Amino acid sequence: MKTSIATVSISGELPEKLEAIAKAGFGGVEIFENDFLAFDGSPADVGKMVRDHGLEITLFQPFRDFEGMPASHRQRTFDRAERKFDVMQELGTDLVLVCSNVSPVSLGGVDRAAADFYDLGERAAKRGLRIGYEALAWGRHVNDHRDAWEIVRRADHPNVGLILDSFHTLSRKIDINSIRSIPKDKIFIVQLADAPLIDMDLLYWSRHFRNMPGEGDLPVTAFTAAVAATGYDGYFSLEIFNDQFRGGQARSIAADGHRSLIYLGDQVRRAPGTETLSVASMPDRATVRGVGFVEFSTDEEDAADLIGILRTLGFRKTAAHRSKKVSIFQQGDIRLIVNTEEKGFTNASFAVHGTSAYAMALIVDDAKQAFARAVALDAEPFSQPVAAGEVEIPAIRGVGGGLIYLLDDQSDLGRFSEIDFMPVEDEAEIVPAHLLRIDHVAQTVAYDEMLTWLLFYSSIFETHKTPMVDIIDPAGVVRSQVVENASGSLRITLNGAENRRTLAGHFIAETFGSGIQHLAFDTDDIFATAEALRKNGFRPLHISPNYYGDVEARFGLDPELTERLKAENILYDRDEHGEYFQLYSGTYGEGFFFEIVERRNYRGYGAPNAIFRIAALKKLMRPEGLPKM
Ligand SMILES: O=C(O)c1ccc(O)c(O)c1
Ligand SMILES: [Mg+2]
Repeated sequence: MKTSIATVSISGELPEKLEAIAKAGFGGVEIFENDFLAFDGSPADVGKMVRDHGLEITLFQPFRDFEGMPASHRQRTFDRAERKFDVMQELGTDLVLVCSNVSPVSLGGVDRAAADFYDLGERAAKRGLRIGYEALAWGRHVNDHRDAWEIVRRADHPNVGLILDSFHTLSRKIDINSIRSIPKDKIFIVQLADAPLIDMDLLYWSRHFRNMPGEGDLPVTAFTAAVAATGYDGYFSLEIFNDQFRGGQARSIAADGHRSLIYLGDQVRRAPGTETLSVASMPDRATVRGVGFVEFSTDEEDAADLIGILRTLGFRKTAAHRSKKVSIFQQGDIRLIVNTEEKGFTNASFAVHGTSAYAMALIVDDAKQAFARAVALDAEPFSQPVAAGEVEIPAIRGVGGGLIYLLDDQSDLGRFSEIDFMPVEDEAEIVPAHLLRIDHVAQTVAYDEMLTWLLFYSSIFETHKTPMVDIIDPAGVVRSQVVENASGSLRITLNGAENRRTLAGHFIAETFGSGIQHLAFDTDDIFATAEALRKNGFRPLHISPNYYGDVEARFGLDPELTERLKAENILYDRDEHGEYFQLYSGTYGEGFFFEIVERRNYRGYGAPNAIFRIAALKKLMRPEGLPKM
């Protein structure tokens, strides 16, 4: 698939944008007129800069308010076009995007517009240039690609073609199958954008809220499959107007864009009738069977505290690494690894972030294939030296520079803990706490990184997202987005912090970046767990007694149940499927904590309780920092 992106999609000045676009791996770039006008160099300088980066200019845009003008304006309109042609020739591009007229003086009329395009086509042909016509969703007379195509068809000029833009078509819910009957050589280029479903004015939605394919809610894959069915195999060009991206990091926005196109190409390739689309094949999205382990980087001193907490949670040390200062703590299917190595990546991570859950392992069907897919989707591979005879686990970099290891049962990977570790007996007196498996991994990221990680997880692993929810922290809002699979064997919550006074924001600021802020474990008997934890000396997060009065009234709970919940500091929620019980630890370090949940068919994450949980956790924070638990 030939990939391109419009300069308007990226923040910064033109040279910075081009560098980021080239670095991300795009082949082409649309030059937006404003980016060119704000730049001091000549069009020829811009053209050279583009080509020096190994890029091609896919088009120059936009040319506005052209077709269907009254006679009084027509000459001036053509004069304007000739000026654009001059710039295009100097830039070194042959295609201009003409978007449908929004001028109140424009007259409409399919044949009038077709005649204008024929005349423009004649002028363009003299210079070896081409005209692409795009229907804006808010065009005055033309706001539907089917009408734009009819105009192009009637203009019947080899230098005049159609430009499709997924946003304009999908925002108006136009039947995408209407694309399948357009001849491929009349589609001059295809622009792609997704967007979150928000009910608002089309123009405002388009200019401020577009995002990368896969980041929003529009059926961009089906749109692209319809395009591919025509046999079109030219550039697919991202055109993303987004306020957040404009203020973001050029490099990471460009990288997300590139990933989104590769992901899209792979999905479209799997749809029927799209064989002519040239995309490299790659393994399908990896099905995750569970979380194999979560690993903490720490030092000897902090490890003592951390291990103390793990033991109160009912974990026992079950294995020690043969050659490294690494131990495994286990309970049910949950494996937590404590790594106090004084060299290597883990230690470097500890030096930057302090004690943190910096790595997790996902169990997939075939780790090699999952790794290949991740790398094809621009994930950064990670490897480190392993001693002879030890298992090398494939890994990629994840949130906050942490790691995602990939395990499977096909190879020695499934036996890494037997090969690399020796079993040990934990001498401590620990009451088992009925914890069965990891329910979810909660990662805290900066708000403007949320889409990056959403795309990362959903493109590599077979997952879906659920609608974003706002969680109220006494000091601001934290946005929470779930990425999960259908079976529930992978559940990740991404919490986006906008300011450093929220619990999530504090965590990011004080641990120098994004990362896992909490781990939730499943139990099948929350009250038995609470009792075991009490025996182990676990200190639960204290929940305000006022909460229980409200929850009892809200759900009509049996007062006896409310009393039990209150006695154990257990939070309660219910959805249309079932009930949910949550028990929290206090905070560790800069705001890390544990959660224990019991799901009785419940599908959510207890969002209505988050406000109370956050308030309770924040009470543990003192101005001088967070106390140890
Ligand atoms: O918002 C606009 O005006 C605009 C301009 C050019 C495009 O290609 C587009 O999709 C929108
Ligand atoms: Mg467009």
